[in-house]
Amino acid sequence: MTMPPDAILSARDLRFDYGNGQGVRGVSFDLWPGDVLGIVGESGSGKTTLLKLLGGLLAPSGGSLSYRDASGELLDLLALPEARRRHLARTELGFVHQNPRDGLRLAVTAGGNVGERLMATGGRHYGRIRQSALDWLTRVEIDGARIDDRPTQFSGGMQQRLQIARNLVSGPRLVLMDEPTGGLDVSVQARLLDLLRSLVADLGLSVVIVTHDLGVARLLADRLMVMQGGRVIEEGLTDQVLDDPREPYTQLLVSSVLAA
Ligand SMILES: Nc1ncnc2c1ncn2[C@@H]1O[C@H](COP(=O)(O)OP(=O)(O)OP(=O)(O)O)[C@@H](O)[C@H]1O
Repeated sequence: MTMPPDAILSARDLRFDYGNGQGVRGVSFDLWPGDVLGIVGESGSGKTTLLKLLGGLLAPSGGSLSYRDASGELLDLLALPEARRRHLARTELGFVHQNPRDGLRLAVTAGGNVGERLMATGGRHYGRIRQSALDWLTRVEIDGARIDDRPTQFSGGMQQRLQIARNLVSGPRLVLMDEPTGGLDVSVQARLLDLLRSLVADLGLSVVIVTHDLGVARLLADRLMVMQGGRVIEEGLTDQVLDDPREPYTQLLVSSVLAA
């Protein structure tokens, strides 16, 4: 396992095949503390599959994935015992799904959705958990008076903000996001994007964000990886990739000729 001493996450030759030749065909990268890495590419290029491999939602068929935890220990994520992996997922990692319903418990109140993660990480004091949930609802611009409402009573934008609060309440170091602003109205997207940008900066999060929206990529990501057919074909600083793309495919993507 090779990993630069200051990286938080390192992927080497990560692969996955759905059995039909499609998937991820050897992706390598390093992620640094506070680094926001955007993954862009046309539909079907393997973005979501790669994110699922990083988040442990799919098991890679090859390659390696290393993570440096809060104590500085180097972990081989693909060989981690299941209990340790689940603990890590609850304490240090976050996963924001495109559809908030995939990342929320719909039968549980808003406060419960946020507080649950604190209980899972050892919180026992009901008053303190409820107060933290309230603080986080406010932080993601949800009226505290809605704490006992269920997510199904929320708009799509509110559900997405609730999912973000649920992910961030326990203080993760690495957050994976799959099209977090997808499927929302343009004005709602803009507000969410602003919120995400300030949270990521304030908390110094390391983020891998999949998006087909190059505007989102430009606003949030420091660096971009461009995927095509399961491979990374171009990478670099966001402005450099979007303003001066090297590969013809990226040039088409940027000029919106490809359906991203
Ligand atoms: N469950 C599956 N079974 C078989 N093939 C799949 C499955 N899921 C995805 N694929 C294929 O794997 C490739 C990569 O899909 P993936 O969803 O990762 O792409 P994507 O870049 O995230 O696309 P989109 O932006 O449309 O979500 C595509 O060709 C897709 O058709």
